[in-house]
Amino acid sequence: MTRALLSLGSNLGDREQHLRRAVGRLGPGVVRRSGIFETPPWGDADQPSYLNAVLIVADPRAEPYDWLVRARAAESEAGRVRDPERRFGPRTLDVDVIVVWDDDGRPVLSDDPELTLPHPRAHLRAFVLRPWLDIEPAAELPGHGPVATLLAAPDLVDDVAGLTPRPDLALES
Ligand SMILES: Nc1ncnc2c1ncn2[C@@H]1O[C@H](COP(=O)(O)OP(=O)(O)OP(=O)(O)O)[C@@H](O)[C@H]1O
Ligand SMILES: Nc1nc2c(c(=O)[nH]1)N=C(CO)CN2
Repeated sequence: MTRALLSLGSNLGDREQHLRRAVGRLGPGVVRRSGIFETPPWGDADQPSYLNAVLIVADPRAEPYDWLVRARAAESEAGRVRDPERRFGPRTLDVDVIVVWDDDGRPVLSDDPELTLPHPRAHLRAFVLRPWLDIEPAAELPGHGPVATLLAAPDLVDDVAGLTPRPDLALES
């Protein structure tokens, strides 16, 4: 049994639809979903703004790598094309595996480049931390501490202020 936090992002095409389809694909595994946020592009400024959200997923049969396989399948279904020239460039759908917890609730740690856990850039990303805090106010990012503390740090203050909740949009249809 594993539980995982997945982050969803889209900034090309019908962004809301891409996020919703990804949720639909994960089906009964989705145990909690955040609201949707409009977020300025991070890491590569010259692209449209994103819609971002996070999901808590759980599956008695899923190993940590299964979440990566499912994330990639959702990206492929959304027609994701990788541009090797632009690491943080625009995309129909990005699904990142942020944290995986084992049966006993312990975080899985991995330095495998195929699946690094926790996600190595999660602590820098208000677009991941803010929706996570909304659904788990006591959340802790393994190795980095409470999400509320990370979001209040000077490095992230501007990014947090740049996020706009989109209550007019929803992950469920
Ligand atoms: N925790 C993780 N979640 C998703 N992909 C990961 C993770 N750790 C390593 N990877 C690897 O990263 C590679 C690049 O993934 P991807 O193209 O989605 O990166 P990106 O979205 O551009 O950047 P970022 O991972 O910073 O969001 C994938 O082939 C995947 O195997
Ligand atoms: N706001 C925002 N910026 C990003 C996002 C994302 O999901 N949201 N994903 C990226 C891929 O690594 C790069 N930049």
